[in-house]
Amino acid sequence: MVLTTPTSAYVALGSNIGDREQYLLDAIACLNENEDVFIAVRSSIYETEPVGLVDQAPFLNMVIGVETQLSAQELFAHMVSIESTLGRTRELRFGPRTIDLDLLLYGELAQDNPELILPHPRMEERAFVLVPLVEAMKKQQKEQADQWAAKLQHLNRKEGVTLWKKM
Ligand SMILES: Nc1ncnc2c1ncn2[C@@H]1O[C@H](COP(=O)(O)OP(=O)(O)OP(=O)(O)O)[C@@H](O)[C@H]1O
Ligand SMILES: Nc1nc2c(c(=O)[nH]1)N=C(CO)CN2
Repeated sequence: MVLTTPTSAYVALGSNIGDREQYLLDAIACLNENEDVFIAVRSSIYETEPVGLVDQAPFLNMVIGVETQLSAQELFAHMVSIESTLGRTRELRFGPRTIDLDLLLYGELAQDNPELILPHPRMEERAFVLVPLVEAMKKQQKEQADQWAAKLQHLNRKEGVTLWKKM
């Protein structure tokens, strides 16, 4: 058996249809079902105004940190299969969804394969991603927290992101 050092990765979760909190919790439980994925940290849950396509219901968003032996591609494939298990359909880009899972960061990996771009190409513009990401990293006392907090400051648009449930 070959044991490799696990990689720290961060996943953003969002839901704006049905029992939004339950979708987030179910997605985390499904991620954890893979024996090569360990949930290291979870942010609080935030209620957020829709961005992009604004005429839709408010989202619940959160970020989790995982430690994983899976490759980035394998982790992403696991996430896509969880989205379809939980009834995610793709009628509308940026539109309503039961669950959306985005891979934000996978260690230090940077790649521009359109199927899986890392770091996530739109994360720096999204307070609904950066607020929970910084919270999760601070909980882990990760040095990277400052770097992402600075981007959030730069964004200067935290309104529309309110604490919904402290975790
Ligand atoms: N880091 C990433 N995380 C998630 N999807 C990614 C990533 N990089 C590229 N993609 C690709 O982005 C495409 C669109 O993803 P999705 O359907 O989730 O879009 P969306 O949620 O409507 O918008 P957004 O991608 O801005 O969150 C997918 O085909 C996916 O393969
Ligand atoms: N507040 C909020 N807005 C969004 C979200 C989301 O998760 N939260 N996801 C989108 C598509 O990725 C588009 N807009």
